[in-house]
Amino acid sequence: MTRAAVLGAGSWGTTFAKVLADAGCEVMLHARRPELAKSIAEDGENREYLPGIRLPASVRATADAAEALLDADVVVLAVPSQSLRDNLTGWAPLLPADATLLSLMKGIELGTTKRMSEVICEVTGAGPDRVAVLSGPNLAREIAEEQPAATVIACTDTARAEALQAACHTPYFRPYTNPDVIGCELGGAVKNVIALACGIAEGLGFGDNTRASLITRGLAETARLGLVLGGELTTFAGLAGMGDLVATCSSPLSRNRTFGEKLGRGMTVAQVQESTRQTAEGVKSCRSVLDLARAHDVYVPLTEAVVRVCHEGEAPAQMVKEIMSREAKPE
Ligand SMILES: NC(=O)C1=CN([C@@H]2O[C@H](COP(=O)(O)OP(=O)(O)OC[C@H]3O[C@@H](n4cnc5c(N)ncnc54)[C@H](O)[C@@H]3O)[C@@H](O)[C@H]2O)C=CC1
Ligand SMILES: O=C(CO)COP(=O)(O)O
Repeated sequence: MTRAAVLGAGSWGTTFAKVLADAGCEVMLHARRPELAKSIAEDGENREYLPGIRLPASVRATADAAEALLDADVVVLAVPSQSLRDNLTGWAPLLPADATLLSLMKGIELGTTKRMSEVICEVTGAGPDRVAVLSGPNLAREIAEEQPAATVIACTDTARAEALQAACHTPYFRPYTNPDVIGCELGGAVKNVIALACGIAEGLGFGDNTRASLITRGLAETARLGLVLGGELTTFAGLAGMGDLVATCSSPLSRNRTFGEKLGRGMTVAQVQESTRQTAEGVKSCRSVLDLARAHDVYVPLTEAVVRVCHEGEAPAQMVKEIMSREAKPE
């Protein structure tokens, strides 16, 4: 039986712990706060992040990282992207030597512009073949309710990807393998930025044409950057590209889209941040995605626009004017 440690007991970490358990794994879920670990262990539910969802008995919870990681075959990382390096530095000495390290995170590190798998390799010293990424149209609440969805597991080592695929395949969760780690991570990080733009449009009162235009041009922007970085075009047309982009940009469950919608309705970034404790990765990653694009001379006008609204005080209505009045060009 596969033994998995899930580090991060937020909405996605907790949901994925349930998926692994439903697929037959023995799971240790690690929460930072002892009181949260205790309440998950006692109630069989994460009332803070996933209220109303019963967790299988094979999910156990602890605030002790050493206990969570003991004899783990698979270590799942599910903390906010910008906190990964610090968290992982503490966990690295406790990692079992050959465990597969699986990232659920969708962000690019500020300052270094590194993808999460790159941060994992750097901090742990693991080779890239030991590190995998899971990404796709996977809004946590829907998966926790066992609504059918597909996803992608990307790893350069096919045998590890297939082992992970078997470890999380359930009647409601269908993983596909893909060797393109770069494309999957880029797709996941950039779609959060585009979802912010879609939310802003929604908040300004715009409808389906606007959203479809942003999704389509957002995908063009993602693929332009992803190809330069070494991703595959087919990945951007797949679940971790278009699939995730469509789900996140369309769903009121998305924290990034909701964040953007509040901005579009007139709230400031600080006000929106105060109104939620959940992670909207795109707010930070829009800057690192832009830095990455500039370093590779790639044109990313929607990301630029989101950075202006989130970090330079531009009004959402002005952002729309600027996007629409750019020089006309072929598609
Ligand atoms: N929620 C979703 O539907 C999905 C989320 N993801 C990705 O999974 C990653 C984790 O997201 P969620 O579980 O949704 O986030 P969340 O905001 O629900 O939970 C984050 C968890 O990380 C912990 N944490 C550890 N160190 C932290 C720090 N320094 N600052 C703040 N929190 C810290 C928190 O205590 C909390 O348990 C993100 O990269 C997100 O983009 C990916 C797919 C679906
Ligand atoms: O990544 C997600 C769905 O695939 C979740 O999106 P949000 O972080 O915007 O909620």
